[in-house]
Amino acid sequence: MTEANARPTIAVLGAGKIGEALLSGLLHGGRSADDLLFTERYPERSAELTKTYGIRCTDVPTAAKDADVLVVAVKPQDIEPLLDELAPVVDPETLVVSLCAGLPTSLFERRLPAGVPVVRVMPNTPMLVGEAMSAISPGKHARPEHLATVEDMLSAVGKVVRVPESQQDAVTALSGSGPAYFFFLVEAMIDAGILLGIPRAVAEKLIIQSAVGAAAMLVETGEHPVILREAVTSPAGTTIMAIRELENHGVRAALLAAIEAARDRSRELGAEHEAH
Ligand SMILES: NC(=O)C1=CN([C@@H]2O[C@H](COP(=O)(O)OP(=O)(O)OC[C@H]3O[C@@H](n4cnc5c(N)ncnc54)[C@H](O)[C@@H]3O)[C@@H](O)[C@H]2O)C=CC1
Ligand SMILES: O=C(O)[C@@H]1CCC=N1
Repeated sequence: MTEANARPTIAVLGAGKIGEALLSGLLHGGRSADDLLFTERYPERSAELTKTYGIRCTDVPTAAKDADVLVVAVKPQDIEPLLDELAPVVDPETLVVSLCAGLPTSLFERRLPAGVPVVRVMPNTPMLVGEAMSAISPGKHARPEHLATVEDMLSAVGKVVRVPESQQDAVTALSGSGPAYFFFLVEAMIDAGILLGIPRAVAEKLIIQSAVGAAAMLVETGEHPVILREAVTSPAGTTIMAIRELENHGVRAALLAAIEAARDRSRELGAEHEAH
């Protein structure tokens, strides 16, 4: 990173769903395509991304040489071959940012040159529309300026919080996977519309705008969700009949169990790499 170019060159290693969301979000946030790079194992995928965004696809050694920040965005199951490629070429001054669910910073520190700064991030896919929720944690060698660089990068694509790394598996289960739970709920509510005889297009409009409105109320009023729900729930009205069914079917308990299972899976993904 030069004085004149205070913004680091960022290389995304593995441009799948979340890698693309980051590249696209950074472009929308005002970064130049010239300051971004990516690597991708499938040539058709790289060609498509270069065509869409005008960003250069390269190989791992070139990314390691040209970029100030290397963002690892491959599946946790694909990390080992990437670390094998990266270890001989990465400069110990280069900031390595991992978006991988479950993988601890200690894995990168063990496999990459001594002293390399690593920051673990758990983002989510609303990054694609500038509404990501990302949680960041420093590894052993990450200094305040490294966290600031990551915060600056991610605040272009959404909100950022700092958490201790010990909380990252729980964060992964909450906000990393979180959008999927909301999509699941929306999908089920649209099905309910179909059950009640509402045309699909109308049901989609009703439910999606209700989701947008509810999210906006949470953000803009800052009220506790219980207060907002109570305001919808009239005595002997319609909403309380629905709430009774949700409680009867154990929806609250199901969410607690589901999120705990996701947290456990994140832990397992990390443990699978402990032997390496
Ligand atoms: N999808 C999501 O909602 C979120 C995903 N993550 C994490 O982000 C990471 C990526 O997830 P997705 O984007 O969903 O997966 P994905 O499978 O869509 O993307 C991974 C990409 O990496 C490429 N790749 C794999 N090995 C490579 C290598 N050695 N060199 C170059 N390219 C390589 C694959 O071809 C693929 O395009 C995972 O570790 C996941 O845990 C984190 C938060 C949310
Ligand atoms: O399902 C997964 O493993 C990834 C991590 C968080 C969201 N998607």
